[in-house]
Amino acid sequence: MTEFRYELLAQDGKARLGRIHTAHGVIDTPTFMPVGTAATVKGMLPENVADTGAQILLGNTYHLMLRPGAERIARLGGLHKFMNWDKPILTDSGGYQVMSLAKLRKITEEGVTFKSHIDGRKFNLTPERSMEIQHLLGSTITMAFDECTPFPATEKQAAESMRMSMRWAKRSKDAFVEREGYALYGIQQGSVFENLRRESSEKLAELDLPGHSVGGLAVGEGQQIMFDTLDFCVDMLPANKPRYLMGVGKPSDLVGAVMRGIDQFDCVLPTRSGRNAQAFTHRGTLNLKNGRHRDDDRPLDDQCNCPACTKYSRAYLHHLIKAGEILGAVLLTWHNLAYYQDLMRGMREAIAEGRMEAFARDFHAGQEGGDI
Ligand SMILES: CNc1nc2cc(C(N)=O)ccc2[nH]1
Repeated sequence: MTEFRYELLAQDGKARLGRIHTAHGVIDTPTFMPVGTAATVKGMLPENVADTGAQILLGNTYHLMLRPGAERIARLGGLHKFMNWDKPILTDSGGYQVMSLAKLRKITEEGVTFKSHIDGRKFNLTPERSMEIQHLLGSTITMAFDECTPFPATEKQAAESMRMSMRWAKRSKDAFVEREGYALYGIQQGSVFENLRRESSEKLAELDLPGHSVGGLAVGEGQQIMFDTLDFCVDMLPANKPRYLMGVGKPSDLVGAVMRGIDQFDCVLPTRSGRNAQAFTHRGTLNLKNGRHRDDDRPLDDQCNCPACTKYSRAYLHHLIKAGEILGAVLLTWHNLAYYQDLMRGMREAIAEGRMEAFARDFHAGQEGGDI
């Protein structure tokens, strides 16, 4: 069996090239994790997600506990078998989505009670139940049960929220079933307050966990405040363990966060915007709904080798979108995932060669290049 471990392979400024070894395979970092909310990356066959270069997916505890249910997935062999993905899966704890999706939520020290946004059934989510659900799913990387502190928050509100999350982190660790090659990550909170981020990091250090995430960001604070917070909070986490920034982000977020020491990312943007006709390219983003594409026989992105870019024209993609054809959403999702993986691979190569600053400059120049 493989023990869970992080290898730091190279550093360029704060940017890190690394490798995470898990029971389900290796993850080259910095890495982007496509979101597979309801046991599927929407519109994609798992083999095609793997072909884009993705080495790990994110699964959502909240959605899967409501439908089809964690016990049912366990009876059917676990989430990897259920969705035909044999590489690593990181599952979130459910806490964030309960707050953003569920109805009639009630938070106490014990945990959260809520009603399903699907059928109104009542549920209870505690650190212990979240660990049980993620274990039933067979998650490679389990996230501690926490509260994502809303933004903005006063220092007092952020302190109270963070301290509850740190108590829940201890309960999560106590309930987590240790398995070789599997890991529990702690989540740093503290909003934008340096002292609270430090207190959170010190509390997490006592638990000696194999990885950590920076929580409480990408919650409406904007890119500059996110970067300003990362400037001090990432270094508070152990350098010999992976650092995951939750819910991030658009391409320029990824470049800026890698340069501040982040190793793992997840975001619905490439898949959700692909279904909404938005394409990320090396020369900026464009929306295929726009009529200017109707006669354009150029490829979407001449630096991309995904099927959308090598087999079809912008005019065809525009036609599919205007006609509401499923293939339009499939091809743009496929492209956006391929673009995100190309971006991560480019950053890994740049860090390995000590040219991350130049990579970032070229990235921004390309994005503002115009005439896409
Ligand atoms: C999309 N933004 C985002 N921020 C997040 C924060 C957390 C968190 N646990 O603090 C989890 C998921 C998140 N997604």
